[in-house]
Amino acid sequence: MYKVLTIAGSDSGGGAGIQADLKTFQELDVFGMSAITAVTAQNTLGVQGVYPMSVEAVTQQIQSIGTDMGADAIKTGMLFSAEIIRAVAAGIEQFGWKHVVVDPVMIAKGGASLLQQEAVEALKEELLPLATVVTPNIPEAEVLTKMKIETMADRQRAAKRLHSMGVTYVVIKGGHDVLDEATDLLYDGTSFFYYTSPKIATKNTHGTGCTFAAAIAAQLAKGQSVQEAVQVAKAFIQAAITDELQIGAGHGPTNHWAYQKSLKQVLR
Ligand SMILES: Nc1ncnc2c1ncn2[C@@H]1O[C@H](COP(=O)(O)OP(=O)(O)OP(=O)(O)O)[C@@H](O)[C@H]1O
Ligand SMILES: Cc1ncc(CO)c(N)n1
Repeated sequence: MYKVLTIAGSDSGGGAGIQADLKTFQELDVFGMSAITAVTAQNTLGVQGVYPMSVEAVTQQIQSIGTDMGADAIKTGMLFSAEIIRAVAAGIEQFGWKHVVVDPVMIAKGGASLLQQEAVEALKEELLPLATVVTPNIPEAEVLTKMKIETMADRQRAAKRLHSMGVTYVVIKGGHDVLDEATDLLYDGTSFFYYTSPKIATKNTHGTGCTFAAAIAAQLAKGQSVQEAVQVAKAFIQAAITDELQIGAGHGPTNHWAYQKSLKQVLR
């Protein structure tokens, strides 16, 4: 049984954060574990409250997993503060964890901050050098690289800059493109790979980034290459957005069952 640990925030609404990660792990047949960095009161309308955990609580959760169960891959999401980032980086180093997917969560879709501004440097200096894959959306890539990203050439330059910060693979996600296609760009230090799908016109995209990064971590745990893992993650999120659930009055969650359902339909 392959095991994956998510280190992220809890989303009471169940569509993003820890909840999205564990649902994705379950659907991709890996054993999910969690270390919670913050509890958010959140629904499809926005974030009503953010309650960070103490550094001790985060460290202890990581110790509990590392000293007994182990992990074949790690996914990080909302980390909130520089001190939590340092505790997470220390845990990853202590246990020598490989296959580390860092989703550099900064701002929720409604605009609420999930990472303190002064924590950006800690993320770059302490965590990115330990990352196998980093998965920023375009606004996050802009903050990390301090450059404006408008064209695909800008995105390639940003990917190179992120790679030079010590990350092995960079994926810049294209969900924020104002285009009829969503293209995710992967850079491995030498070549660029493009993962393109039709853009779905829907407001139900809460947690797409978490789900996508969790799927990459699950596939890496099973031994897939990063290229293969991103391909599965892209198919997983495309199915989850397409096969819409209608939950809540605002930006609803995606459908974590949809990918498995689509595979079963193909087999039938
Ligand atoms: N409307 C859409 N149609 C198709 N694919 C989408 C759409 N929106 C996002 N995606 C895909 O979902 C994944 C996540 O991308 P996105 O840029 O939305 O991440 P994000 O902004 O970090 O998400 P969030 O902050 O809500 O968790 C990518 O693979 C992207 O291509
Ligand atoms: C807890 C949490 N993590 C990440 C995101 C980004 O989607 C969110 N909205 N909430």
